Amino acid sequence: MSLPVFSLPTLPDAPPKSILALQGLDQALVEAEVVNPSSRLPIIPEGDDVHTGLSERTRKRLIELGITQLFAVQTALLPFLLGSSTTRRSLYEPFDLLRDVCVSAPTGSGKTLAYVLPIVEILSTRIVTHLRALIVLPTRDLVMQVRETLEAIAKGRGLKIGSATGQHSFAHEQSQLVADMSAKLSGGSSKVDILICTPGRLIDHLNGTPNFSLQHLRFLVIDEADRLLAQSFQDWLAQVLAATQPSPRMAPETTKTKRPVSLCDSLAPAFLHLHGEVDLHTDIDEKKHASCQKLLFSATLTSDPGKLAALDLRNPKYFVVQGLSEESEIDGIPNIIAERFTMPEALKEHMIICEAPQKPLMLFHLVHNHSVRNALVFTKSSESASRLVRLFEFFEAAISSSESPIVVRSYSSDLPTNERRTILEKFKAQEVHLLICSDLISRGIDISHVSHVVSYDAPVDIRKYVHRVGRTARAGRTGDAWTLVEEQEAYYFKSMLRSAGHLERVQRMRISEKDTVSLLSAYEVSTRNLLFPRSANDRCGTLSDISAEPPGRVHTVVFGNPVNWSTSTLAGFCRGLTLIAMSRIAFAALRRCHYIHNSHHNRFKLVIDGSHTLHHIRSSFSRLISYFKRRPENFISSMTSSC
Ligand SMILES: Nc1ncnc2c1ncn2[C@@H]1O[C@H](COP(=O)(O)OP(=O)(O)OP(=O)(O)O)[C@@H](O)[C@H]1O
Repeated sequence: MSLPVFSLPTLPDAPPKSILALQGLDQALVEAEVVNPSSRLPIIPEGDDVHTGLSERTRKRLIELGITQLFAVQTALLPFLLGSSTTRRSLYEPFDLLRDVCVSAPTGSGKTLAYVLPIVEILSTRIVTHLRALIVLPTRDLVMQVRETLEAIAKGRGLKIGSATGQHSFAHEQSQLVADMSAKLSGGSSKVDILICTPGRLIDHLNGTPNFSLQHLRFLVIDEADRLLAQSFQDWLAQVLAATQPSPRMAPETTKTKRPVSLCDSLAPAFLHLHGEVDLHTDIDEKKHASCQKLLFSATLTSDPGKLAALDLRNPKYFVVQGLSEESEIDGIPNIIAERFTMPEALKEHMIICEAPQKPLMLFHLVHNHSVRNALVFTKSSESASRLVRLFEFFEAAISSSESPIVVRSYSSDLPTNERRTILEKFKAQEVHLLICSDLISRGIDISHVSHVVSYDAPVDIRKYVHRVGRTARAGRTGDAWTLVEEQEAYYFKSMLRSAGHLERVQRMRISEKDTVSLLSAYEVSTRNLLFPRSANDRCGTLSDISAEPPGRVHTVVFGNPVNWSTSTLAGFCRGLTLIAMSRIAFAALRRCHYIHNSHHNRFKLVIDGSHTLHHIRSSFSRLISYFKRRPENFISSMTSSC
């Protein structure tokens, strides 16, 4: 009798990527409602409108403001938040739990109105003023912008709007937000119905302003949610969420001593039980919940379950505005889960790959040969923004152009708020043509006429890229985004775009030497002026000029992108350091580089950009040393390096 034969064990097939990607994710995210970006709903000025849920008054106001149709995100969100059922529109809903909402929609797609309209519509029915809507934003500038939108929509509705950003003194803000700070009022005492604020100042008021209470909140809006969730300042989110929920530690001392709560002290329904005497218990009592509905918005909403868990979302509903084409799902994984973000449809994206020293020239080329105006130019820091502005001003002064000069200003957190506001006003009035800025305004800022965005320093993560380029092509307009990518960054930048499924949309533009030749001499003059603004006798030349200099002089050749030279590099330059940093392409560049002759110090200096690997630096060093050994007349000095 033969033995039974069993088939060999086999490994089960690995689950497909799409199944693996969904593991551990919130089911609500997987079941997100996908909204087509081209869907629109007309606003009917008169009569009933069952589709949008907006009252006639609000619709008329929208039409006065020139808004005649709702954008995609609004067409999805307004019916959901306003709906026809009265529970959705009530100010308190302690029994029927309201669903929280998360929205991912492209930049400039109208997310602000998507939450401003329901807030105004629902809160307009209120009789007593309580703090019922809290809108948290990451920067002061955004707070001011959202306040303007809210004021425009809520005009004539009697709603009181406040903001807290730290721009005014704490005492002043307290007096604007709270009516009575003298006695302890368990229900709080608010002068405003809606508060727009930054998280830091919000925490200051929660901890330091008597009678500032979040118990009556009907809406908690977190705009630019992914950015704010990444901000752990004083654990702000946990503190805010705790303040919206009743907890035994909020019960006043008076409950223990049986002193009745003052009648004028109006408590939110979910907080009544903390004050035994005013809560009448019956056998059919249902547990009361806080009525606060959380609304989260971003163009780059996170799908990270850990971060979302911190929000303690109540039966959340996700809305994702993205195209329905096959592009919307790669490898069968929905875009939001793969963190592939939808871009505005009318945005054209380009990249220019160049050597670091060429970047200023490329920017001048874009401005002078591609008519880049009304542009935001992003740099990696405020320091490089202000240096680039100076270089630009020298360049504009040096270039003999028939056109009127281009006005450039820097915009960064270094400037006081009032100055920032003035600069922004001038930019909006097109008195300033180019705003060179740090990432301070890369998120949320809405300036309709921005037609170009230039990332002078390439962004290091895809979220930053999405928000920067999203400052143009807003509200259905067209726009162009340019990214200047240094050669050594190109691989990383392209892989970043590739993994976001976005590389094909970014076109590479090649710029040859002859494209920029007409700008070279003005560029050299501007570079020299940036380094030696006080010396009138400075001059620029090429390396071959050095050998024509009499021997015995100390020569240093300047090479690199002067905008990126740190203050210490420049200080070293003035002290006479010979070689400050190296580039992996130093030797190749040396043949083409321009040196700067400082007649005051009578020196030439060689300054080469850092940020390269030690291996490259060493190999460049040895090539340079052997070069100078062969041509000692070209370089007579000790070599000093910061590496
Ligand atoms: N229904 C509409 N009709 C016409 N314009 C609109 C409409 N909704 C919004 N807008 C305009 O579109 C512009 C962009 O809106 P908004 O600032 O809300 O975009 P966003 O989605 O919040 O962008 P970001 O993600 O960059 O913050 C604003 O100028 C706004 O006034």
